[in-house]
Amino acid sequence: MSLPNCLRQRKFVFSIGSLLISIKPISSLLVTAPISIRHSSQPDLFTRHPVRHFGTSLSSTAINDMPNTNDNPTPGCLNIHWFRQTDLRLHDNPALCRTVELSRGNNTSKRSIPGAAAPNPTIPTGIVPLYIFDSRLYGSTVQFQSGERLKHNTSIKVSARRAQFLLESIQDLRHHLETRGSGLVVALGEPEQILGRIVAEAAKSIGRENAAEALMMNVVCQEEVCSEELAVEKAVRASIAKAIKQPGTNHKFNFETVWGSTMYDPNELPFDNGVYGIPDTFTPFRNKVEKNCDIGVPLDVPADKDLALPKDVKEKTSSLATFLCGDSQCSLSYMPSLADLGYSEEDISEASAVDSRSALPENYRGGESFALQRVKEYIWTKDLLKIYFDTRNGMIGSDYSTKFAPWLALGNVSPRYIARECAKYEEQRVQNKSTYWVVFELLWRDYFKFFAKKHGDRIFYLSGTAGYKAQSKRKWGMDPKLIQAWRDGMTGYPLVDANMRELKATGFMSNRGRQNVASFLAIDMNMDWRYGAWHFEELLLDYDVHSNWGNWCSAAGMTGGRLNRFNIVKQSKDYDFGGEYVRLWCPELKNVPDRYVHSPWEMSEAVMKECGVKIGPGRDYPSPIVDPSATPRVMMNDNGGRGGGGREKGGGRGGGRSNNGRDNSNPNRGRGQRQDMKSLKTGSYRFDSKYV
Ligand SMILES: Cc1cc2nc3c(=O)[nH]c(=O)nc-3n(C[C@H](O)[C@H](O)[C@H](O)COP(=O)(O)OP(=O)(O)OC[C@H]3O[C@@H](n4cnc5c(N)ncnc54)[C@H](O)[C@@H]3O)c2cc1C
Repeated sequence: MSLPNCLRQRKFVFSIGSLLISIKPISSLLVTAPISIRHSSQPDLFTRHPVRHFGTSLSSTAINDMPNTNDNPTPGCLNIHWFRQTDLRLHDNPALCRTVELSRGNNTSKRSIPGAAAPNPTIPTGIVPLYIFDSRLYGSTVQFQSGERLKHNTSIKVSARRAQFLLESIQDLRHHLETRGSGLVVALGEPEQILGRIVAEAAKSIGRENAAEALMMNVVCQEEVCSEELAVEKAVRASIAKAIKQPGTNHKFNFETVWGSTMYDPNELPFDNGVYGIPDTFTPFRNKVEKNCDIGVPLDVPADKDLALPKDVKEKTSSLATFLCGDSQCSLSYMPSLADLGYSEEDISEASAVDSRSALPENYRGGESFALQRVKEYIWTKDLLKIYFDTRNGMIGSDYSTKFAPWLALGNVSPRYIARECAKYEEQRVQNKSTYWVVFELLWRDYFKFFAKKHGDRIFYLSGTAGYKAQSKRKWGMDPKLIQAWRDGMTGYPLVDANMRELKATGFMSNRGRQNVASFLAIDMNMDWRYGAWHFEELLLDYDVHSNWGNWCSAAGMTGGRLNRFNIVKQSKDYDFGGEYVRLWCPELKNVPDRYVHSPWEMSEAVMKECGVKIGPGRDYPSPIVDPSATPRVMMNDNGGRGGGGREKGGGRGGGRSNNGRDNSNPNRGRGQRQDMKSLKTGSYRFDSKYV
């Protein structure tokens, strides 16, 4: 049998019937504030998830979903590719390639589906691409339900700005599919209800047209690892199983999830117990992975004919086709607006406001087209890859770092594609520490995804992955006023405030900024670190559940090991030597002399008068909300002294460079670097075969 091009290139991992972890029952998912599942109030009740290996054969859940077979009729076939939040692209999309494979009748390579006769393998049966905006995630009125202590806290799950970026990604995806003769069904609602409805329509069509026929239904999506995503998946399976049971019919369904969001294949990790055996610190993980594993070669975009819509849908000859081509909130033409998603006019106008100080690329938009454009621009056109190592700790402008993160978060670009571009660049232009370092940073991303897989919901608990013992050493505070001051960029610490204001105004903050504000909230302020993670979850354009919660958990010192405190004033001087960044976002401090710009509370009244700013409560700029001379409580408990200037962790960056990377002679450069030479040593990466 001939395989589609995209499948010929390399092996890919998939797993079916993911073992479903024990979380809230579906009924609670459907009825009571389901999106609060992740923000569990019961960290201590946590029980370890059962171990599951990738690529296992059909799980019992999936087999039980299938009605019994009788005389093996030739089935009609419906293949739904369910795009989820992290695979919104056509290139290097293993789940999409698996859907193509199934539509060509290859259901036997990794497993066989009982009773399913394969269609003629040379004629694809068509694919229905689908994206569902889960109505529980959007809008401005989400209330956390995370237990008594947190009840006062309101926050939204997805900012209007990120929702807009997602909308653009979906529009772009639809455009790509349509230009290939396919389409994208877009829906707004709860995925379990939408998919149940589609399956019921398909089953009805088949039943009406030929009662003797059975429907073989394949639903494929990318494998996710966190509880909310898995809860939705579980609900979807249940609802399809219910919907497919039509009286007098013998329909079957097969639900597959396919791994597809990391550079490295979790199946090949060189640790006992695979992904569940990864170390809890990055450096040993990196060393072993780089030595033993290959990055997979990215898969091609499937051929147009393999992406074609099913004939009946295209020709509108079935009740399913009528449904999908109608003008409901689930069709080949429907696209919601931000207002449809539940955002207020105020949110919408904030989302569309453009701040000229933003570090994001000019005129950025969501979607695969723009993602690939940014990769091309950063690596090839602007030729920035060769200086990444030296500029990556900057904070101003679009080019100090790649800014790939927002597109990576939605899967608009694959990390393997970026790694391959880096390898090509090394071959065609130059190979140095910088060209390796982007791939190194992407390995952090892989790490946090595997880390989330290993630790399950622990990354969301106050006690983190370190567990109850580590937690009992900490006495977390929870002062709404202080937390609000942190959110608003009114802590009195200019570096923190500048970064928090940037986040609010643009949806982005540099890695240097993230590490500092996280350390400040969790260690200096000693506040429940999850407030920080929630705030980032709401506002970050590049929000990624694994990277966000993993980095926060680590910054708070709740992954075990040494606590890394960032000394804010020292960091300000190291990375914003002349105060250019601070002045950009805290205009109150514009005329403050360099000497005081990172510690304005040290100015005398006379100096304040001279530079036209008053520091103090109720004045132009606040005095520090945490006493700058005090040792944070946790440092006294844990290390018996003040922390240093931020040993590298959670991003592995040292080598600070002030003045936004433009001052090569900065004497501070390299201070952070010296603190963890181990993780700053150039490593290596390789592909599993030569790219073409
Ligand atoms: C408290 C905290 C929260 C964070 N939350 C997120 C988040 O929600 N989403 C997110 O993508 N990143 C997160 N990061 C990691 C990092 O700050 C961002 O990935 C980076 O700043 C994005 O900018 P960039 O694309 O220009 O990165 P670059 O410096 O150009 O790096 C290239 C890519 O490597 C990956 N990467 C780099 N550093 C990290 C890291 N520490 N952890 C994981 N991946 C990394 C990202 O995919 C990034 O796009 C967080 C870091 C901290 C300290």
